[in-house]
Amino acid sequence: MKTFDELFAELSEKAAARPEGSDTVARLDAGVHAIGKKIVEEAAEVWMAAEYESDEDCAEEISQLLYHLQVLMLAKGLSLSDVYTHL
Ligand SMILES: N=c1c2ncn([C@@H]3O[C@H](COP(=O)(O)OP(=O)(O)OP(=O)(O)O)[C@@H](O)[C@H]3O)c2ncn1[C@@H]1O[C@H](COP(=O)(O)O)[C@@H](O)[C@H]1O
Repeated sequence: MKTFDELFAELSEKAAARPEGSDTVARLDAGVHAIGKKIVEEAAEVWMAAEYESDEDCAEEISQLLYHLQVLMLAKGLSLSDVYTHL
C-alpha cells in the first residue's frame, strides 16, 4: 500500500530514470492527448463502478484514476504543490 504522495515520488523517479519496461514511461511518451483520453476512460469506469459494482471494485477504479492523473501531472511538469495549492 502507498499514499498519493509516495506514488507521485515513485512515478517522478521513473520519469527521470526511464527504466526499461515501465508502463509509466510508455504512457508519458504517448503524450498528453493519450493520457487525457485514459483519464476520461478511467473516470467513466469509476462512475460505473460506483453505481453498479462493489465498493472494493470502485476503490480500485479510483486508484487507477489517481494514477493516470499523476501521469498527466508529470507530463505537464506539475508538482504536488501546484495542485495542493488549490485544495
Ligand atoms: N498504480 C498504478 C496503476 N494504476 C493503473 N495503472 C495502469 O492502468 C491500467 C488500468 O487501466 P485499465 O483497467 O483500463 O486496463 P487496460 O485496458 O489494460 O489499460 P491500457 O493498458 O490498455 O491503457 C493498468 O493496466 C496499468 O497499466 C497503473 N500502472 C502503474 N501503477 C503503479 O505505478 C508504479 C510504476 O509502475 P511502472 O511504471 O509500470 O513501473 C507502480 O507502483 C505501479 O503499481
